[in-house]
Amino acid sequence: MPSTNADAAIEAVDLRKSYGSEVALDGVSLSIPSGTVYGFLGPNGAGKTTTMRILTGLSQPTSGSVRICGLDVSDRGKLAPHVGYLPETPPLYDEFSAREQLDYVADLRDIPAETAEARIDDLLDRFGLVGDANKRIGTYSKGMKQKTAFIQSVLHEPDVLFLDEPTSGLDPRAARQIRTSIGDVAASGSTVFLSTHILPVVEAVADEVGVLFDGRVVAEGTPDEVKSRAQTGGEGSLEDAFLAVTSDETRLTGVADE
Ligand SMILES: Nc1ncnc2c1ncn2[C@@H]1O[C@H](COP(=O)(O)OP(=O)(O)OP(=O)(O)O)[C@@H](O)[C@H]1O
Repeated sequence: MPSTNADAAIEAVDLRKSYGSEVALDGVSLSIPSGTVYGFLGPNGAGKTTTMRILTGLSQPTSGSVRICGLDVSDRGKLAPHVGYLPETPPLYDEFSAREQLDYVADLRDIPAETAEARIDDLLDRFGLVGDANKRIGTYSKGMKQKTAFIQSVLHEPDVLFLDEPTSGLDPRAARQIRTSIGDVAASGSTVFLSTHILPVVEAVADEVGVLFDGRVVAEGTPDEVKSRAQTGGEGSLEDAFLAVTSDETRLTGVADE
């Protein structure tokens, strides 16, 4: 039984999730300290989204437990102020402008109007959206929508921010703005849980990496530790390490049991 750490920002113990006979998570335990940027990697179907939905309280595990900032994740009312979530398909209203969308979310989050206005102005400015902030989101490019959704997820300054593929499909400038903002969020002391297939993004921002394969964490540590443990020949990249620990051989030998 994995030990628990009450001080961790994210503490998950032996998460299991089955959909009928399909085992999506097969005993996932995580202990992520506050202030960490944690890169969560895994091939398609490994169980990343399932894990994130459980960690954010949107889905129930079949068994296992989750605490975020020491709070049981099932208490969604208490958890909400502490957590921000940018899902792969962000909830935005096409009929709203970015400003209306962000005002609406600030209101839902009970952020005082003056504070909200200052934060929204600052974030719109940082993401280069001021000139378009009063146009309908339905007319926005993918990058503009993603930046609006990112702002929406950090507006209440959450202690733990979950990001699902935040830079996917973005041009280099927009992707860099998001990457920089992830660093800013971490520098303010918050914890970032970042799921992505874009390994250079993880190498650029992550303090710790976890690799999920077939519903199990098969490698974990700093990017350098994961690279050296994967024994990719010394100078291997994170991509080499990823490929090494998510091969069918891993499934057979059970690297995570070491
Ligand atoms: N609602 C569901 N009903 C049935 N099976 C599901 C459901 N959601 C996920 N699964 C299955 O659980 C497994 C893990 O899926 P999940 O979406 O968590 O993977 P992922 O790592 O996020 O994949 P991707 O990188 O492709 O987004 C897959 O085999 C998937 O088919």
